[in-house]
Amino acid sequence: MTGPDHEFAYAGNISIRSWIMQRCHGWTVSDIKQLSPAEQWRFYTILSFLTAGYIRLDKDHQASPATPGSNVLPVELAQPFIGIAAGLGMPPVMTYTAYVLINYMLKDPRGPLTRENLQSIFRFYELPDEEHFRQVHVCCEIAAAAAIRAAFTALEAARSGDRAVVLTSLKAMQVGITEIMVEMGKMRKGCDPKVFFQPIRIPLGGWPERMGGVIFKGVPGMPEPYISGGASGTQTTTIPVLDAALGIGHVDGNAEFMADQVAKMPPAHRLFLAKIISMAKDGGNLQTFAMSTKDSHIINAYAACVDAMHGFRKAHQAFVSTYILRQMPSAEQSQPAAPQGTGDRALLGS
Ligand code: HEM
Repeated sequence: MTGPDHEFAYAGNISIRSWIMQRCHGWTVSDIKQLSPAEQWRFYTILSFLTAGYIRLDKDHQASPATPGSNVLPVELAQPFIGIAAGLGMPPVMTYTAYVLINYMLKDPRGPLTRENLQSIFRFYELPDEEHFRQVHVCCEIAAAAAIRAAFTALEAARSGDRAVVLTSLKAMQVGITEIMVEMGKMRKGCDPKVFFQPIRIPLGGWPERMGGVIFKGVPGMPEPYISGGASGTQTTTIPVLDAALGIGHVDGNAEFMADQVAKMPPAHRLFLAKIISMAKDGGNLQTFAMSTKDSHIINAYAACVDAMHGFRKAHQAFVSTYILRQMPSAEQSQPAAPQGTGDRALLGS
């Protein structure tokens, strides 16, 4: 693992262990509480990378072979990770939050929030593909901001019956959703599917059951092993917020998986999503409102948003095929139960 504001370079499990021992051994939960919130999130990100690297990668940055005992996190990593994660209300595993949402900085702090001015803070590899993969996600999040703002305004306007504002907000939502898709479409320009499949996605996979989960040494009360999927786009709040506002539901059978993904969002994002869901229930979602108006302009603007969301999902499904399913050894491709996403769910059902 490397990062511009870190003096150490990842050189295998041994150096990680000694690095963390020097700095974190003996840290207690009350030491962690002395940190400012920003420092706590930074520390959470560092530990997310260190623990994922420790368990999932060998010294050559390749997937670690699953040897007996290779899923045990030493106390020097386990205790601070559990302490910081619990304090922040986050799970002790690599999340989209740590990998994407809080893992970028501006090259020029006074410059704009644009791709050219973005740089990751931490990364597993010195691979431009990894940098590009993460930046495309960050740019999707940036693009989503306008759609989210418009969704909130539209829901408020629907509640007060302000048709004109609902109409302009729906149009803004559609532009925003299309923008997310445009950003996502840039993935192929800098992230080779082969490189994504191996090695980029390896340390993102968390502590899944099929790899025996992970044992947090020296942390009483933790399940042994602790099982959890890792970082996944399902942990973005943006798409679920837009779904909720538009009244787009999920297929049956996804509820448990989705609840787990929501638990991996930052607490403030969870609260915001819950607020949007409750606004959409109380005042009616935008579908209910659009239909109730019988106004063709509003209904068409609503339908354009749903089409844009459908377009996003179609384009996204093509990425899942190109970057995961087609990269699997052919024997695995023919086994429907085998392909898994980094969020630890069978892919063919997604
Ligand atoms: C190489 C590109 C990508 C691949 C291979 C990929 C892979 C996946 C996979 C396998 C899932 C299923 C859940 C899991 O098990 O993890 C998923 C879900 C999801 N991903 Fe991606 N993803 C990619 C890019 C993106 C981007 C750029 C976004 C934009 C924010 C995104 C947003 C989502 C969302 C919102 C879900 C939840 C499913 C849904 O709401 O339709 N993904 N992704």
